[in-house]
Amino acid sequence: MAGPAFRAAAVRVRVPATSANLGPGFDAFGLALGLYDDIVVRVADAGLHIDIAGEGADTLPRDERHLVVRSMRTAFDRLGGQPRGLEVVCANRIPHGRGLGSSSAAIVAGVMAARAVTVGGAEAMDRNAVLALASEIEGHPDNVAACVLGGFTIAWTDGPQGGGEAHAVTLTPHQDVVPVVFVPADPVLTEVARGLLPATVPHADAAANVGRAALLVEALTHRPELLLPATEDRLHQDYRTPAMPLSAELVARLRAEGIPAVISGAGPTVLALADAGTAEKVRAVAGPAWSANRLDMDTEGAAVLPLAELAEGSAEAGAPGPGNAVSGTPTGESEL
Ligand SMILES: Nc1ncnc2c1ncn2[C@@H]1O[C@H](COP(=O)(O)OP(=O)(O)O)[C@@H](O)[C@H]1O
Ligand SMILES: N[C@@H](CCOP(=O)(O)O)C(=O)O
Repeated sequence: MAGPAFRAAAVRVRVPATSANLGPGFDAFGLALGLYDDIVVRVADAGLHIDIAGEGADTLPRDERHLVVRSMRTAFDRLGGQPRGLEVVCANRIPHGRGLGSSSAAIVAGVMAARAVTVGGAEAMDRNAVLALASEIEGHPDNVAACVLGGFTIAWTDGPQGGGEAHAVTLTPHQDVVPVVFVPADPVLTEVARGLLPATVPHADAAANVGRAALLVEALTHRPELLLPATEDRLHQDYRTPAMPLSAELVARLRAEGIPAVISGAGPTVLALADAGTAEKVRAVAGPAWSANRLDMDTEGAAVLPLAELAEGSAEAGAPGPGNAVSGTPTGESEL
């Protein structure tokens, strides 16, 4: 049987950073943030060529091991076949191994791009299918859901043990919420942080998280004044403290001052859910050892954009600017 046809034109995909868990919603909650990776993909006659600017330019492989490419390959298989060659250009702004969903963004970018360059790809694979496939590759659906759908997402998987097909709903976060992130210079890989979690947890801790997670849905969408109690967690953050003691200390200090702060994803980034009135206090409480970066919330999720916008929104990967760069020592206009 003949494989699929491919578009000759290049496609550009933009994917947001995400903060998973948000305290009690382990492997379920995600929030999309206004910080983006861009990839441009073109089907070629032969070979694989990868260009990388920004995060990971010095470290990522430029061959079939590259996560965007691996994800594209999986998606092409599902869509009926591989193209003869590929050119991939990555402009990376989401820091790696910091708990801001860089791996999910890379996976979603790859799946979205494969779908966009395949004739009939969007019809063959709708957004729910993108979410399911990207979650399967990532292994947990929380970042992927927020990355695909934007906004504040609640994800779940089928099956008695979880591991089945992923689904999600997206809600609109309250407009007064101001995410502020503190990104440590050194990474902690998600795999390592997941390895610190126990196989079982006390029933009382699970019960406490159920109540807080339910409350967080109301707090993040309608009543941000409840965010402090709503972001309490007993399932993962304490267990991970040995891998990120300074982040844990900052979370405790911010919370003691009444600021809803959590470990972002598997860490070590700290996320504070401030508002216009407290954003400056957040910076002051954190002190000079930490750089505070205020980010917008993203409500669109992964998008296939016209190539023309690449030139217009052409902030160099890694260059500081609103929504354009966060690094171990963030600087620029997005800094508080
Ligand atoms: N844009 C990207 N392109 C290729 N690989 C990526 C990209 N972003 C992340 N990765 C891969 O994912 C790893 C980080 O994933 P992970 O430990 O889950 O941290 P994060 O919290 O940033 O998702 C990187 O070390 C790299 O191997
Ligand atoms: N629920 C996951 C979230 C991992 O997010 P990341 O941004 O650190 O990849 C976990 O807590 O392990």
